[in-house]
Amino acid sequence: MDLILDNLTDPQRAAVTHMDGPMLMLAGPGSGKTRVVTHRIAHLLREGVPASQILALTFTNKAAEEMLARVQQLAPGEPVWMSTFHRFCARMLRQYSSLVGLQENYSIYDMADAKATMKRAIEVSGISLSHTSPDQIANAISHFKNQLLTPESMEGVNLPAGKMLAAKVYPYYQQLLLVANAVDFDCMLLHVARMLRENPELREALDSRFRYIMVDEYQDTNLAQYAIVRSLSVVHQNLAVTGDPDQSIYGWRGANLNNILDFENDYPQVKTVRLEQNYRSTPNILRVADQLITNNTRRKHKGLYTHNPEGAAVRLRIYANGYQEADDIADQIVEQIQNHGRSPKDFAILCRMNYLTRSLEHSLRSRVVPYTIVRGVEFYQRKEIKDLLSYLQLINNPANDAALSRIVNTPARGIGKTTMDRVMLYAARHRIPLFEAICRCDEIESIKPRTRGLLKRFVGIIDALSRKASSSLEDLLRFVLEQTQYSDYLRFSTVEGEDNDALANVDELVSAAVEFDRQHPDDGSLETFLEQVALISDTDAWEESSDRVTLMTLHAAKGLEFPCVYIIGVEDQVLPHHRSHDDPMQFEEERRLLFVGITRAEQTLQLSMAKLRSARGSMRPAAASPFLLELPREEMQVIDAHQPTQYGDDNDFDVDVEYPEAWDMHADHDDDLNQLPPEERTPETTSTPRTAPIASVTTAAQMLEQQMANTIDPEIYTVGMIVSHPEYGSGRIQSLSGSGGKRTATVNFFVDSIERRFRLSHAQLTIESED
Ligand SMILES: Nc1ncnc2c1ncn2[C@@H]1O[C@H](COP(=O)(O)OP(=O)(O)OP(=O)(O)O)[C@@H](O)[C@H]1O
Ligand SMILES: [Mg+2]
Repeated sequence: MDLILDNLTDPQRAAVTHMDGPMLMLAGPGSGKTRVVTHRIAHLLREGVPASQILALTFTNKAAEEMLARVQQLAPGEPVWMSTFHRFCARMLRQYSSLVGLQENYSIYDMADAKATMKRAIEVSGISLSHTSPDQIANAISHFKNQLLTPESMEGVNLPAGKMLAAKVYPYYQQLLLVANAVDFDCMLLHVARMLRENPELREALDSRFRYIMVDEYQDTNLAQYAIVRSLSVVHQNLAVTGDPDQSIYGWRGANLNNILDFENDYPQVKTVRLEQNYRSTPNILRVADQLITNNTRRKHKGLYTHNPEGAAVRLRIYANGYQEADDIADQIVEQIQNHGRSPKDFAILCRMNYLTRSLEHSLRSRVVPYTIVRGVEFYQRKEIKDLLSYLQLINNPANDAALSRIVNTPARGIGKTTMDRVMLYAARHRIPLFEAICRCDEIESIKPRTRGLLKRFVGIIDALSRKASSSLEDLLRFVLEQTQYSDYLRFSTVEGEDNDALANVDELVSAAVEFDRQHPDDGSLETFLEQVALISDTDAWEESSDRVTLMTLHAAKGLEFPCVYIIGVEDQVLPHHRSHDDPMQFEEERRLLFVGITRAEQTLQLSMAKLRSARGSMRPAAASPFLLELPREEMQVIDAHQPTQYGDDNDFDVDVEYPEAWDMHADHDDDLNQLPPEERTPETTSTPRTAPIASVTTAAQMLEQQMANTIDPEIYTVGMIVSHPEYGSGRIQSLSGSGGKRTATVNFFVDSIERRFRLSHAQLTIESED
């Protein structure tokens, strides 16, 4: 048995065994692109290509780790260099830092650091913010960088007014980064791309070193990434890229779809491989995905078929509110685990934005279902974690101004804003980092002698910490905690009982340090740890091995697959995101995002929306996502799920809703519905009376009214009666309990012989026969 070449389709095998020359693998989700890349690396190794000549670039560190492990299984030996673009660039910059004016111990600024630096740059540049905002300027500068434009290359270029201001701030921002010996995410790519362009010998050497390059998820590369890959494949054009234009979801970060669409023009010798067989999903799921994505205009059609069994219909559920959505999904998961042999890890709950998972956390927790929220980045953004990391940053790179500004007076040391303004002025005048300015505080006349004493004491602390820099990470972190008395600071600065999480988070950081030491017994340096933390992505926090339900954003789910997928909050303004409405390109990207979500599912898929969603502390009406109207509803199971969960009638959905004043027929979603073509507004006739097509979404008020009118008097039901339910079909009433609004029936359904309980005043049960 040949592990590398068996179990591949012919086109997959052709791609795996392709050795020299450019190759483009253009194929839909679940067709084995990532698998082919892995097998191809193993094949190259087996054919005698040294591991050191192979470079594989992936989109997340997690993907890189997984592929590496798989290659090791297929072809054990020296590991191949597999990493994300950013991590690759981070290493290149460490090695060749001087070529771009950095020192080896440079820091990587995260979004918060970059934002603080941008604020300073705007101040220094003296521009007026009356027609723009710091965020707009930051976005424009990010765009310049992704287009490989440097401040120098922009001199004298005519720009539209909106970009003009950003172009004025750009050189100041870059100067501040340089003085701080730091880069932001965009800079990393820009520096490496420029370094390769401006140093032909280095470019040639690296081109020969990385003779075989592979890029997975190529559809999400931006111009800078494209330039890097091209520069490394001039002489040795053994560049293999894989991608799916329909899964391009990083346009907002400058990803350029043309990179994949133009690959064939860039490399005329290219071998193009198309994979059309999907191994992941049921035909049901694929049809829903395909019908959705055909609504995008900027795309090439791709055929995708599967030999997988048909499976269950894709469900579309409309819930009364987000709590009901959360409870019902949690109940479904419990039911599947208890009665159908599923494990928690088989389930993923995906959403457009993180806040949507809050009620789900609650519902899962109350049912004791283990879950994990994949939110790697967020952890490192918490105040206490950022503070502690800032100490580590400063130890590693004393020029790191963002870190210094954060902790110079945290915990409080009497170094106030006025003092720091004076330090900043001095630093700017001399073009030196803030720490150096503080060390030279005797020269800053405007600072009083007493305050100079406080500043010197701070320098003393940092010096003491720096002397420990080469200890294990755990020891260093514990030393920081001890020297700064940070835990006491947290204890005293939080209101009792309000945020005990902070101390637990500190413990979690210590655990991360212990784990890092364990994983890097020989090569663990502070620098490596900081780099790892800076470049973490949400997906990296996901542990495949742990048996938990996964909650994550659609973006983070890219490349992954799960037997059962729930996509929640498929509502207008959420997915598509409200900011994408006026821009057709962004709107199509939102559709691709839903496409990515749908195609993560292997066996079952449920899309859901809630008619009421709690946002910023109040309940608001939500409307169906326009994408739901594009799905093949005739072959989906559409359920208006305004009913109790199957477990226990005390699981009440009767939340106290504060109806907004304008709550009436003119609520937002109603307007939306009126804009639909008439045929979309006509309810479809289906076999089950209460099954509502999505286009008939009504206001909650209307819905409640309907419910009152349609519900059969709960007292009519009797034991033994055959009833029908839109989802479970027919069943027999086993027992009845309670009275009035709380009257509950236990029904045994014929389809699976499972008993389910319903509160009759809400239930969607119709009477089939009375015996
Ligand atoms: N020839 C094959 N035989 C058996 N299983 C396969 C085969 N090809 C792919 N698979 C399986 O199908 C699933 C999808 O493959 P993979 O993740 O490589 O697809 P992909 O094209 O990279 O998808 P995406 O576009 O979502 O990243 C995986 O579980 C993979 O192991
Ligand atoms: Mg893949």
